Amino acid sequence: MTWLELSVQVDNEAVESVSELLARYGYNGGVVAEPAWIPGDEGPEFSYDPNRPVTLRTYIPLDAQAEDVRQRLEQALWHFNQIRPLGPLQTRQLEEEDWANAWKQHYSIMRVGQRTVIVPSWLEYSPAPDDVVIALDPGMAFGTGLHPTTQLCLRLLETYAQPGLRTLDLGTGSGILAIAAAKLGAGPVLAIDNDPVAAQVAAENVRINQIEHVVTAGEGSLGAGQHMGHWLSGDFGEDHPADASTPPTTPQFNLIAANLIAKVLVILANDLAAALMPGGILVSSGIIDTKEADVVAAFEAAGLRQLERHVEGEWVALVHTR
Ligand SMILES: C[S@@+](CC[C@H](N)C(=O)[O-])C[C@H]1O[C@@H](n2cnc3c(N)ncnc32)[C@H](O)[C@@H]1O
Repeated sequence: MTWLELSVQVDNEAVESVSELLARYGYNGGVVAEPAWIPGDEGPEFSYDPNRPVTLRTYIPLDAQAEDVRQRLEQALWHFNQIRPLGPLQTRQLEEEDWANAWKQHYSIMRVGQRTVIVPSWLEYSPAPDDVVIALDPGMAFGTGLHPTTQLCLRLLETYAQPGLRTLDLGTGSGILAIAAAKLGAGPVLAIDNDPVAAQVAAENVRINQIEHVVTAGEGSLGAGQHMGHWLSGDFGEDHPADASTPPTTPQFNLIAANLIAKVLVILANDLAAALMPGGILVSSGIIDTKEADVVAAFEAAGLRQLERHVEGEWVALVHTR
């Protein structure tokens, strides 16, 4: 397969909003932010120059729709450019193998929250005593750690992932949240995704982190989620009569992380509540602020009680209990 890389240079204040714009068009919502790195004395842990522009990249399959997608993105950037100046949209063709490596060139060690450090699996890092290190090769799955929703969840897991908690990471992507939960002491952890590519990437990252004895990664979903197609396909399984072929969900998890999209969280509200043990914690994100009220209402109707709410840009993360 051949891929088209779409990249644009932006100033630091525009990184978040333009990343989200690119994520709407790019494969699996993946966006790579490449700051103006300055190699420091600290090996691969570069510092960067905040006064120089950041390059944002996303990737789309070079198929019959590619030109249409490129034009729509160019138009969206044109509108943005009226408010805040941006560089021109640049394109580059990449073969499959180059694409996998393109991620790697622009991905560096990143600290999130108080203790979590995401380390690209091909880089060396000497952890501080309290660090929770997640070695990661996101490949083609969502979950590089760069997205605000992933970061919101990682910060919440630092509070809620306690030793001995039976944990579910629903929509695991690269496996990042499951691995964080396990490294913070939770376990056993079930990491599932209905995208077979993500499930494979997650399993590989679990292996890289040598926590196969704690985390089981695989293809799958929960309740009504089992009838859904790929999350970007628009197939939310709504044609399936409720629970016709879905076994009832039993309460089995003390902690659930669900960084999905709002619509999927609404459809899965009852299943998430049913899977949670009384007193258990549900950390949910992927909620765009305009859809937050729908998720809050669905969770309340499912008998969940809200404990916390966090916002980054236009993204919301919620904590509920049962
Ligand atoms: C926003 S990404 C989150 C990835 C990762 N957990 C993170 O926090 O970065 C959402 C993931 O949920 C998966 N997903 C979407 N709908 C799903 C469903 N019904 N069942 C299982 N996984 C689903 C997608 O394939 C995707 O990998």
